Amino acid sequence: MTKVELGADGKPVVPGPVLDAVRTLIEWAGDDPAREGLVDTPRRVARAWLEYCQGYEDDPAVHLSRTFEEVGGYDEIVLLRDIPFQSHCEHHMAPITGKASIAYLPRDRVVGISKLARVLNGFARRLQVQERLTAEVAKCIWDNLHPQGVAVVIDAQHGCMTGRGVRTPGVGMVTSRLLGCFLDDERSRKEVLSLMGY
Ligand SMILES: Nc1nc2c(ncn2[C@@H]2O[C@H](COP(=O)(O)OP(=O)(O)OP(=O)(O)O)[C@@H](O)[C@H]2O)c(=O)[nH]1
Ligand SMILES: [Zn+2]
Repeated sequence: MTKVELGADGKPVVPGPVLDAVRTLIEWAGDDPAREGLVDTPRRVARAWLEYCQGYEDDPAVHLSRTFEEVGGYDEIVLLRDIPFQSHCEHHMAPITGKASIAYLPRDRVVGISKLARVLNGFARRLQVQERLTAEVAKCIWDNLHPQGVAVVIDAQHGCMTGRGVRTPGVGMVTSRLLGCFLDDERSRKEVLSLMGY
């Protein structure tokens, strides 16, 4: 993403061509971008998209750089369950909303638990497909924590399937990526999926 300049109000300055693009879209959709209720909308939309896509500014691996080794001999699964998240699909730029469960089996160190949700957000706040989001979160934890296993399961609804197109509200898409012992060892896999509630 291009470097964002902040204005006197502390909010991002939106370049003219970006405002024009949103105005064009409003007009093309059938409304009048000059009417009172819509006149500030292009600026709001552009700033909203900066937030939705904040992940491009983030290197999620950085969140895993601080680890703790003193965990009283704890060597079982660590799981952060049902983390709510929002992303946007790269096909329609429509919202993807859902929950993710992220687990790992530590080898010799653990990470602050909030960092797993930060890694998820770093990848979710981009234009995504759910399969890639699932795989990227798992790989980031695997590459940076070097654990014995990683399991990521995402259950999400796609706005492009609920508000348009096939229009099937309530349908969840479930994706998973299992690495290390959760892939190779059936007992470990069953244990982690059962802790996640699957
Ligand atoms: N596998 C996968 N598909 C996705 C994801 N997000 C959206 N899609 C799908 O991307 C596909 C794009 O298909 P296209 O035929 O190119 O687009 P479209 O004409 O708008 O398709 P419809 O949604 O069926 O109306 C659709 O089937 C979407 O449901 C995702 O995260 N993973
Ligand atoms: Zn879509």
